[in-house]
Amino acid sequence: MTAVDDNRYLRGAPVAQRILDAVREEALAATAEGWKPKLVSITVGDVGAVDVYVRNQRRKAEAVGFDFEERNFPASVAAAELEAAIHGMNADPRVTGIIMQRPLPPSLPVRTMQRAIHPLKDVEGMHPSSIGNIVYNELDLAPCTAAASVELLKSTGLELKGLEAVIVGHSEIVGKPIAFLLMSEGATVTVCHHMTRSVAAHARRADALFVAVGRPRFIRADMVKPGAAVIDIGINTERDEDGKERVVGDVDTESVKDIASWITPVPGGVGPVTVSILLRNTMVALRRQRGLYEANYGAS
Ligand SMILES: NC(=O)C1=CN([C@@H]2O[C@H](COP(=O)(O)OP(=O)(O)OC[C@H]3O[C@@H](n4cnc5c(N)ncnc54)[C@H](OP(=O)(O)O)[C@@H]3O)[C@@H](O)[C@H]2O)C=CC1
Ligand SMILES: Nc1nc(=O)c2c([nH]1)NC[C@@H]1CN(c3ccc(C(=O)N[C@@H](CCC(=O)O)C(=O)O)cc3)C=[N+]21
Repeated sequence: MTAVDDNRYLRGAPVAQRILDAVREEALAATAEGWKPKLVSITVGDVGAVDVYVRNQRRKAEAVGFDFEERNFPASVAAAELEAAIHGMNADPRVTGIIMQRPLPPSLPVRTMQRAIHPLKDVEGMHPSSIGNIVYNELDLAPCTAAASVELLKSTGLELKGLEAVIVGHSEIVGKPIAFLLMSEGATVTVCHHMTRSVAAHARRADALFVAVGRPRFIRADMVKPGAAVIDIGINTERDEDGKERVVGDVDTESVKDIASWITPVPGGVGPVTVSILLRNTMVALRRQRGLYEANYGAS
């Protein structure tokens, strides 16, 4: 069977489209009322790995009626200079949301830079004061990739309450927030990382397996429970035999798709949903900014 007609594939496109349709409707209404959403993407240096992400952000942002601006800084930019530029965007009323693409050059402290983005404009939900919200079960503006992964799991129709979920990878931006989102939904959550004694032993128990490690084919068929839902978050670039570059996830999709009941393809799985959640988060930020403005100055 081909990737297109195999119904084990849990494809991102329909989930992403549903989100984008709702965002577009809200964005058009807000624009008509003088509140056009604008997203600013910050990249530092020449980071090929984020090109696809930023390209898709622009394409989808424009498709739903947002303004989109790319700000690229040289890898040599000083922390104080980048911070000052972010403060300028914080103060600019035309800017609704700011996303700082990772990775940053090692010379820049990620957490300090992330903290420079005002929480009201933090559309990734990665400011230390934003990320706390998911601990308190406030889930409407959660880190995009984590929210996208959980959204895809929900689209299977599986009952999340009591579900055995295993996450491989515990980064601040992906694995940890997925764990909090799933706990909020009532799942029983196990988080694996490089010190875990046997990732395979945990993974085999999972009704839902989330993989965010950054290594092609890390999860093989013998690590998956029959009938499980496998959410492959990895985005890795590989060269095949004839030298062509291709994007692969962290799961050995070819073998795992015969065991799992659902598997997200890469590309075409989590990635497109991540982009649509980023735009949805921008609308949440806009609503909050507008609410604050109107509370202070009255409705416009
Ligand atoms: N689709 C999307 O929207 C996005 C996709 N990604 C992709 O997801 C993947 C992960 O990204 P990210 O979380 O940022 O990556 P990080 O490198 O920050 O995290 C990788 C995680 O994997 C763990 N790990 C590494 N080796 C092993 C091992 N042998 N056994 C168990 N765990 C291991 C690490 O654990 P430890 O820290 O203990 O070493 C770490 O927690 C990448 O492929 C990335 O490109 C990322 C962001 C968005
Ligand atoms: N602060 C920050 N947050 C991130 O979430 C973040 C980041 N930095 N840095 C880079 C990684 C990577 N990432 C992708 C998201 C979507 C696609 C995507 O849309 N992929 C499509 C297209 C793939 C293709 O066309 O080849 C797909 O998977 O189908 C790709 C990559 C987010 N990341």
